[in-house]
Order: sequence, then C-alpha cells, then structure tokens
Amino acid sequence: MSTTSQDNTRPIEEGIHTDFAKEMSYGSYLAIDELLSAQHPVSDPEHHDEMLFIIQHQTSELWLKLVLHELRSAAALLAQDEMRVALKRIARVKHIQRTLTDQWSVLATLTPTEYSQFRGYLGHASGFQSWQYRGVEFMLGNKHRGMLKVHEADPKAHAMLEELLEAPSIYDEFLRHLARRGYAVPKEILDRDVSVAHVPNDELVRLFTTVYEDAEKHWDVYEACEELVDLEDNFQLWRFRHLKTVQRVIGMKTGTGGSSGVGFLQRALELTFFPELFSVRTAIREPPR
Ligand code: HEM
Ligand SMILES: N[C@@H](CC(=O)c1ccccc1NC=O)C(=O)O
Repeated sequence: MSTTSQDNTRPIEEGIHTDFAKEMSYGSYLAIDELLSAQHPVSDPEHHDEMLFIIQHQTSELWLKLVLHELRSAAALLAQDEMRVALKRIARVKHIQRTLTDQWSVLATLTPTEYSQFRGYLGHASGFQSWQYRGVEFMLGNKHRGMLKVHEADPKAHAMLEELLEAPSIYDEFLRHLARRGYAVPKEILDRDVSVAHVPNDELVRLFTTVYEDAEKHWDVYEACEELVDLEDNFQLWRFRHLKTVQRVIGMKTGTGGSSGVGFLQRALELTFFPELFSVRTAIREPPR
C-alpha cells in the first residue's frame, strides 16, 4: 500500500539529512546566494519586467560559459586527434544551443510598451559587448580583431578574447586533423593566419565532395562534417530568433550599442563558419539512374 499519508503530504523520511551547519549543502556547493544576489535592476522606480530582461541574459551567459568550456575542449581534442571524443563535446553544445534558441520565447513575452518603459535606463549597454558570445564566435571561426575594442576597459575579457582570436578555430583544428590523416587539405589552409576569418577555398570543396560522394568509405569524417553543419545551423537559428525578437520589441530603432539595429543583426545571417561544408551540397553529383 501507499505510504503517502491521508493529508496528501509526503512524509519526510528518517534518513534525510537536515543538519548543514558544518557540512556542504546544495546552496553552499552551488553558490546560490551569490547567484541570486546578482540581479540589480537599474530602472527607477523598478519596472516589473526588468527582472525578466536581466535573468534572460544571465541564464544565456551561464550557458555560454558551458559552450565555451565544451568548445575549448573539443578544439584541444581535435588537436590530439581524438575526433570521437571531440564530437561528444559538440553533441552537448548542440543541445545547449537548442535551449538558448528556445529561450527566446520567454523574452518574446516582453511587449514594446513594457520594454520602452525601462530601455532608457540601459544607456549604451548592449549584447554586442558580451565577451563570452564573442568568444564563441571566435572559436567557431568568425574572427574579427575589431571586436576587441569594446573590451579595452575590461583587461580580463580583452585578454581572453585576444587568446581566442590568436588560437586556431574548431574548423582549423578539424582541417589540421584531416591533413594528419592524409586528406588533401591545401597547404595555404594549414599555414593560414588563424586570427582572421577563414575564406572559402575551392580545393577544400573538392576534398569534401570526395567525402560526401563516398560517405561509407569516409564515414567518421562525413559524420563529423554533419555535426559541424548542425553547429552552424543552430547558431544561425539563435541569431535569427534574436533578430526576430529585436524586430518585434524595438522595430527599426537603432541599438543601444550604437548600431543600426535590425539591419546590423541581419548582416550576421550572411556570415558562415564552415563555407565549404555548405558548398559541398551544391557540388555533390547526382548520377543518372
Ligand atoms: C528585447 C531584447 C533585446 C533587444 C531589443 C536586443 C537588441 C540588440 C541590438 C539592437 C543589437 C545590435 C547592437 C546594438 O546596437 O545594440 C544586439 C546585439 C546583440 N545582442 Fe541583443 N537584444 C535583446 C536581447 C538579447 C539577449 C537576451 C541576448 C542574450 C545574450 C542578446 C545578445 C546579443 C548579442 C550577443 C549581440 C551581438 C550580436 C552580433 O554581434 O552579431 N540580446 N541586440
Ligand atoms: N541592444 C538593446 C539593449 C539590449 O538588449 C541589452 C542591453 C543591456 C544588456 C544586454 C542587452 N541585450 C542585447 O543586446 C537595445 O537596443 O534595446
């Protein structure tokens, strides 16, 4: 029979630990006090919806912290030719990206009327200044030294971004790994300046065409390529949801960060991390049946 009491409460079992005066608890382990005392609305009087705005950003930054952690590990693993383990890291990143993209629906409950009531308090602060977001973009290959400028007042963030700018991206590491396995990765790709964005290379498209046209022979490489395509696809979905949320909340207003707003965000949708993995789709031959 059920041990639940008649009053519809669950009895607290004898064995449950309750004395945390001297032991590590949930709160002390996870620094919950610290985490929950980090929301500081700036609107005056405090606007009800500013809490949503702050928490949406803070949760995004927490997930971005994990994305960076996983991507750094994936790059290091590729450098050690541990492609399968690297793919495990990437699989986790893909789930985080989905969570980040789904999370836009929460912020979409913020109406333009509500946001306009506290937007003026945000000054020139903007997501454009998120160094973790920029770090993820750098790791994925969207390198741009000019992005360091806004972090000059924050030496730690600046140093972190400079390090990621100068380091090979996930794609650089993947291509170097393929070269070590005997794939014909062009020399100019292997010797490229990794602090700038990768530019499309026809020879690489030909290399990936041989992989995609005989997927069975190159199965693990083929699989890895598709994982990278998923990463880029997911990243673009996040950018698109951001753009659409921005559009419904501030319309065509200029951004607090000083950009044109929607137009500026739109241009990011034209960027690509792994151009050859998309060009290969056009190049694959379709033999007549
Ligand atoms: C009502 C909500 C939001 C609005 C109206 C908004 C608006 C904008 C605008 C206009 C820009 C362009 C830069 C500027 O001039 O400010 C921007 C950039 C950015 N925002 Fe937001 N944003 C919102 C929410 C968020 C959230 C929740 C995040 C999550 C972290 C975020 C992250 C970013 C990032 C990373 C950039 C830089 C994008 C890039 O460089 O391509 N934004 N946002
Ligand atoms: N750029 C936004 C403001 C904004 O969304 C924002 C402001 C402070 C901290 C993070 C922000 N998020 C994304 O840009 C705007 O123009 O309204």
